[in-house]
Amino acid sequence: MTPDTPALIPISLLTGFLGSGKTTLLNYLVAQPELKDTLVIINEFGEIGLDHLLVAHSQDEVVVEMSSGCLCCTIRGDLKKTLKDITWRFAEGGKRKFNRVIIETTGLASPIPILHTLMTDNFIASKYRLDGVITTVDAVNGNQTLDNHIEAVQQAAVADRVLLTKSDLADAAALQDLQARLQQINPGAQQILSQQGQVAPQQLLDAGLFRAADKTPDVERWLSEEAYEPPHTHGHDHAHDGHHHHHHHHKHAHEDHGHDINRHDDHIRAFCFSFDKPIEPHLFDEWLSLLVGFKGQNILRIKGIVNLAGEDKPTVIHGVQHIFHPTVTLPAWPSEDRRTRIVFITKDIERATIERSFTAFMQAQAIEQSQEQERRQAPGKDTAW
Ligand SMILES: Nc1nc2c(ncn2[C@@H]2O[C@H](COP(=O)(O)OP(=O)(O)OP(=O)(O)O)[C@@H](O)[C@H]2O)c(=O)[nH]1
Repeated sequence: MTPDTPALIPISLLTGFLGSGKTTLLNYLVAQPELKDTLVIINEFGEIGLDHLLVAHSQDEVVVEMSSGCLCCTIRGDLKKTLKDITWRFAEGGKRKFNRVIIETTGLASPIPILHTLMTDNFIASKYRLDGVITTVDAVNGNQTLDNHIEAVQQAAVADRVLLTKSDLADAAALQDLQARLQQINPGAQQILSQQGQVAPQQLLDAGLFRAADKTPDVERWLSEEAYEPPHTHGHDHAHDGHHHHHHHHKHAHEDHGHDINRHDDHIRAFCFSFDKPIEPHLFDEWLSLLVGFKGQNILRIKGIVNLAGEDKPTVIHGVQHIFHPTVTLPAWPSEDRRTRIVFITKDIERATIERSFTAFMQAQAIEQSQEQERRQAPGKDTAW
């Protein structure tokens, strides 16, 4: 079984700044029939866990709170222990009583250390898989929070779904601006408006590679490639379809914030690459290790489907900073399109930088291949060396 096998228990990570509406959302969600077998883990910061009391009222037996710690190592140790304990604490007659987990993180911290733990811990990987990251953004205060807190920008950048809360209180124009801004930070994340936490659970869940219903991978939806700045390499005409919901707001947003040159998210870039030819596995590994080794801190997220030479199945990669989820090989290509496609969200790295490094490696591949061909055509020459 690959670590990302669909039989594993899906975990959704719920993050969002202080007061952005996470508890309100959870209170709504736990009352929905779709979530009756969901266990909610709350990582509460501060001495009084008012939040978990609120949730516990709706679903007494399915709530666990992680008592201690906001420091990232405490969280990671606690989280691992909690995810271990619940498999027997919430079992009856040897049968697990939940089939999905939502983890609410404290609003102050970056969710990245927790994501790393979820992606790489061996025990966790043997029982769970990361379904997706849900980030709540306050429709009223979101702009200001993004201005003042890099953590809020990170939360938005790692999201698979962005839930704009308190949309009942927000001014329409300000909300449009905020949506455009979030779209720039993270084009692939679907944005959902909500009031008092109300949202159809299926809009938030199953944001990962696998659909829950038939447990098949849904690469197109997971990658959301078409939402990104289109790849301008290799002559592929990327016709844009209806996914560009907020594109027309970009200009407007830039004008509005043009005076404020020090916004955290001005350092963020989101783009997509594609490459037509199969890539030699060792070169791909080397390229990725180098990139991540030098630039890991500034790579907020990488997702991709890769056509490796000699493999008839696609390989899926998924990383946050320098940490990668174990590679997954899919049973088949999802469509006729067999290009390698990788989406990036970066901080202080321009697309051109990554493009250059990739091009250099691909040139190395072309040279290797032509040498190989020469050797085949004239084996005598080779042995002369
Ligand atoms: N009007 C309105 N108020 C909301 C909405 N969502 C949340 N609130 C209110 O906003 C406040 C903060 O919401 P919470 O759900 O506690 O936010 P949180 O993210 O859990 O906050 P922390 O636990 O402090 O990080 C509460 O007073 C909520 O009632 C909404 O959609 N509309």
